[in-house]
Amino acid sequence: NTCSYWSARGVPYVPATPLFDKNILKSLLPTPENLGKIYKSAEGKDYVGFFLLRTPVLMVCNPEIINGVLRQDFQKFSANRKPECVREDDPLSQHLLALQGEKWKNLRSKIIPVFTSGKLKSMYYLINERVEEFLRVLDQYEGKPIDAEKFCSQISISSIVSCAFGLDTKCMDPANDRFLKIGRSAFEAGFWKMVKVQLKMFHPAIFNFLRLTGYSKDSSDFCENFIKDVIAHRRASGYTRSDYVDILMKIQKELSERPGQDNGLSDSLIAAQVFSFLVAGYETTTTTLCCALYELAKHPQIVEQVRAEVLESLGTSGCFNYETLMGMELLERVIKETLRKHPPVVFLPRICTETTYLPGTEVMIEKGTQLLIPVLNLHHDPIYVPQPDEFMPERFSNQKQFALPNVPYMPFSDGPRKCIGEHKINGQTFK
Ligand code: HEM
Repeated sequence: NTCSYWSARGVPYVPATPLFDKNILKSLLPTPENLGKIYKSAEGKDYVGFFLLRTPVLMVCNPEIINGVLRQDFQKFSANRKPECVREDDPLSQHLLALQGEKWKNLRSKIIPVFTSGKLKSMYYLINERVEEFLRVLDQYEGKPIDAEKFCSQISISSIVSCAFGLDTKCMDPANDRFLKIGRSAFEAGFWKMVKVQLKMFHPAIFNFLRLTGYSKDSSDFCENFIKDVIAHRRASGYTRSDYVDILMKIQKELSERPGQDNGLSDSLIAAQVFSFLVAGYETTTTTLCCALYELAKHPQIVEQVRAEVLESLGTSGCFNYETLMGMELLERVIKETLRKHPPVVFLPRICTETTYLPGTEVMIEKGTQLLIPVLNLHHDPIYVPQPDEFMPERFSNQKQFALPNVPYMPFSDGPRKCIGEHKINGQTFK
């Protein structure tokens, strides 16, 4: 019974919107506006129940309980979406973001070597090439206004695609580039895209009933076939390049040589993983770059300091490389504060995978219950972050140690399911 679901469990809650209320459609999805109101209504409580239409959801607000859900009791909350979300008939749904349970664990352990700092270092030149091209084009705009969002999205897709399978997307000449067009339509954010993603996550029955798909068949077929062609070409020609396809093919070979391995990594699974890196990396990177530029534009004194740091780093080594990049502390703080103020992933969904207590509490959570961790709201809560609406990179200076364990800072999530591309993004965005 929706009315008594949370009260019967002794959980404070926001009542469901009545069915004939004019706001019923607004209660369908966890928009930032909805989440803001719900988080506010919790006012210092550890958790609060609410409803998306009629689906009960538990928002967890206390950092220690969040730590329990994401790390200590991870096994009981390891899923990020319901099983109905993954349709076996869609080959590209077999990627890490969409898998659960043993399948997820197995695959994650196979592909984690793709993202070690050593691999990133060897891949760094691919990002560098794209950025050099980007800077050449930028020079032509001297003194003229530029569309920063468009530029950030072009540089993101072009460097991710280059790291993924070595394609030069000619990012500055989008009219000629089929991949960029299809890629953009597949990965572009927007109102309907957001509605579809959230419908799939929170109301898979409605999503499946309406026969919606996450990506148009055209774009997922195009990406899958394209990546499979790249694999076949590399296998036939022996051509290598330190990109994701290369690294995954090496892992595929190693796995196939180990006795007693399960199915290893098929070409379809490689294609799905590369696709997921594009999906997971494109929009998040674009948003971060864009928001960083926006904040810098509003804070000219920080721009001067960052510029001085960049020039100093260039002075000693003469050029950018992975090491000089990693040494730029102020730039790192600017990105961290951007991700604090504007986290591209505003909440983390979790599904309880076995009936259990909410960590550290006496609240019993049934298997299948939807949980939500409100990243954006926590990052803006003055209890944890003084002057949350101010852009203050110095929060992250070593002396201030903002990222203490009890401060809920989690743009990349936390625990065994945290973003696999976190190191990659540090290398890419700082540059
Ligand atoms: C600023 C950029 C990025 C941000 C803020 C970000 C954030 C996140 C977050 C919050 C998650 C969800 C983790 C969870 O459910 O607990 C995630 C998952 C993931 N991210 Fe990222 N991400 C970024 C860039 C990237 C890039 C560049 C890649 C790959 C090249 C990537 C690959 C992935 C993958 C594969 C997952 C799924 C992990 C799993 O379920 O095991 N991300 N990311």
